[in-house]
Amino acid sequence: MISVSGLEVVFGAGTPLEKRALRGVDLVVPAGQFVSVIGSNGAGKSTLLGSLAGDVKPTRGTIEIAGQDAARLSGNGRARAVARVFQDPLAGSCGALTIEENLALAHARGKRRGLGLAVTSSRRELFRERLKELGLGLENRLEDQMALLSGGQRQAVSLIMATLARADLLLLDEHTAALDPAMAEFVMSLTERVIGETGVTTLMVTHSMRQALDHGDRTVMLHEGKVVLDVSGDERRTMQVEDLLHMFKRMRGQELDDDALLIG
Ligand SMILES: Nc1ncnc2c1ncn2[C@@H]1O[C@H](COP(=O)(O)OP(=O)(O)OP(=O)(O)O)[C@@H](O)[C@H]1O
Repeated sequence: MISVSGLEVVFGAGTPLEKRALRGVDLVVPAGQFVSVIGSNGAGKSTLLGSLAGDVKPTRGTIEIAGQDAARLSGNGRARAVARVFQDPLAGSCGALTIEENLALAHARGKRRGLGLAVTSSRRELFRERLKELGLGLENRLEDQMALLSGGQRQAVSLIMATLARADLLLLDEHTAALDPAMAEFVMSLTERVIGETGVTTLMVTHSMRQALDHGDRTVMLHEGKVVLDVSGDERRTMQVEDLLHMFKRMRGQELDDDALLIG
């Protein structure tokens, strides 16, 4: 379970550029739930993910990940607990290393040093198996440099990397936004598959309301650093993109002027 309570993040506190990015976010995500997170530009989505990943220090509030106070987790502990796939396909892996070296690093994430990059034959077999499931032929390219892969192939490998070592929380940060539509669809179906297989608790940020409703169990909308909408179950199943827009307007008493939200 993930529990976020009274989370506030203020950037540049006390300066003329002070920005209250999160203004008291409360969110409890039961183990295994897949939550899509939506919101207009600057709503605080990346700040929320950054706080969960440990990149952003909360100003106030608490975060618990699988029963542990996130503030007390060591760097290794946090790396073990939280896996992340970024929007930029180049961000989640190292282009200069081979595919199998990247997978070995991911496999060793959060473990003590020493086991790191060694690619034993049993590990190579595991990597080959996981890559084969992608259906992209990458199981025959273990020794190719990661930099040789296309953005979509790289994002698919990033997803495998994120789920090789068992994490308590998977963060997907607009991970299909930089891909062409066909590859985005492929990576999204792969996402569904790995989440289904591992049962990992997942938060997926997306700019697409369609994607937010079509995938996962629950949709949360952020606006100006607060949760303004939280739907699941039958209410969500029967919900259309237009309903989301309507609810957003009703709750905030204002028009949603971010066309990007309608994409997809
Ligand atoms: N490191 C930072 N320093 C100062 N302000 C920041 C920092 N990071 C984010 N902000 C500000 O905090 C607010 C929330 O930003 P955040 O990136 O979390 O929004 P977002 O919902 O992810 O937006 P987008 O969809 O545009 O990526 C914005 O006003 C942003 O400019």
